[in-house]
Amino acid sequence: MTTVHEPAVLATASAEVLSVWPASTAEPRPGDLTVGGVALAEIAGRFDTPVYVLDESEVRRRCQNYRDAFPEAEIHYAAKAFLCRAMAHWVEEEGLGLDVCSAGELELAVAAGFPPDKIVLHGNAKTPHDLKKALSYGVGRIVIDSPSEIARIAAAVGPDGHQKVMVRVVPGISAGGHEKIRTGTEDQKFGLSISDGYAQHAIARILDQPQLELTGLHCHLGSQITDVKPYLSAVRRMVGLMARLREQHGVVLEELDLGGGHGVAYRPGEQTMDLTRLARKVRAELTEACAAAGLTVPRLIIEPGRAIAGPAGIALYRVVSVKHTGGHTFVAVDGGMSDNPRPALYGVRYAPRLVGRRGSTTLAPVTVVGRHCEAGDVVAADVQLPDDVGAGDLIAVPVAGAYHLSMASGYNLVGRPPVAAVRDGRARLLVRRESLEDIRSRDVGL
Ligand SMILES: Cc1ncc(COP(=O)(O)O)c(C=O)c1O
Ligand SMILES: N[C@@H](CCCC[NH3+])C(=O)O
Repeated sequence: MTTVHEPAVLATASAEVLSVWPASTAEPRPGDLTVGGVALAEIAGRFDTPVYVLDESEVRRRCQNYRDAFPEAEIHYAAKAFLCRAMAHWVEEEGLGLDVCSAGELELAVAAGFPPDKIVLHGNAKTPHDLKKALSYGVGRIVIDSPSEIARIAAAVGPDGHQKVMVRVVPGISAGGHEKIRTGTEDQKFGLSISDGYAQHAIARILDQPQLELTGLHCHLGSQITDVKPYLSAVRRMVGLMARLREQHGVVLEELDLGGGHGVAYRPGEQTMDLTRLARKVRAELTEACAAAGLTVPRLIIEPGRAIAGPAGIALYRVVSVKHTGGHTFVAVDGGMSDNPRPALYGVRYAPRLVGRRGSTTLAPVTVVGRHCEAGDVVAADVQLPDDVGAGDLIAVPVAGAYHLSMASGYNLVGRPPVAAVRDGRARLLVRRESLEDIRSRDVGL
């Protein structure tokens, strides 16, 4: 194996290394990393591996950061990033609303006591069941994504009913960390385009439905965006459309939802969205564009998902084997693409760390791989780990709180990992491990 000789100080994590970990992360003894006051090795021992760890204080702190940066806005946590009842509870306590995109997300949130009027329903293909549940719970707003939804919602609401709606508009802006997660452009499935007039046409039809109250426009540019500029372009285009709607229909829309998409650093040194700057620039752009158009400034809504949940989560795996082959060293762990499909989907890179013991100060280039039956089942390609890493060791992957478990699959029937919350020196189970019995119990025929 090729080795890289590093100074002994690398046995403990530097501040730069820990910059992508929750703020509560500490290393009381070299290699013995704690989060929320709990040693990761203790969590692995208690809940077994793989296990996901969520730092409650980090989630709450991130919610508060949004409220501080955007005091004038409504902040809706995008549940698709990660949802469980505790998560719904925390974001609600921190004063956020919720963005859901299925009856499943909606029901879980409502079961956790989330007020339905603070929930927004999204989705490019809302099923009859999604809409039925949304209307029966009384969600705050439904974001219309396709013309056929207009009549469906109006009919379901009934002649005497009332539902607040928004329209998802395609602003024609390309932004996002990977082409598969760019949703502001014309060539993808979400929303209705301004440039071909479909958005304006849908809006005219909504205004004809007395049961539907159009509160505003929505756009979501994409995900893992670290640059402020695309949001400013979106503000200009959305305000431009609002001004045209006032001229054509005499309607003044009260709300502007700019979606989510704020990027985070997955590895030390990577760029992250500067929330304070984003808020300042968006506020200035919105004020200026509205003044130029003679419009009152609409209430701003934003929908962060990743930036709230991502950096608060850690995936904890145990090494099953270390193999040297074809000039590579593969460190194989007991999870992989069934709990984190992101490397396979978008080629993203992570910065895993050996935890639970003091590793060798000599680092070696390795690729951390999963246990699944695909060569693309990579957890972290081309990273440096202590050269004595071996079976039984614990590997922790930071920034694992968003779009890991929410996109987990049943591949190879390994069962989805549990989620443990840490806070003030204590760990508690939020979501239990999916057992073989869970899997077997769905298999009901022969
Ligand atoms: C409509 C909508 N809002 C908010 C989000 C949250 O995005 P992110 O997790 O990148 O903040 C998404 C997902 O990209 C989305 O589709
Ligand atoms: N799943 C993507 C983000 C998509 C956001 C949802 N619209 C990711 O892991 O980065």
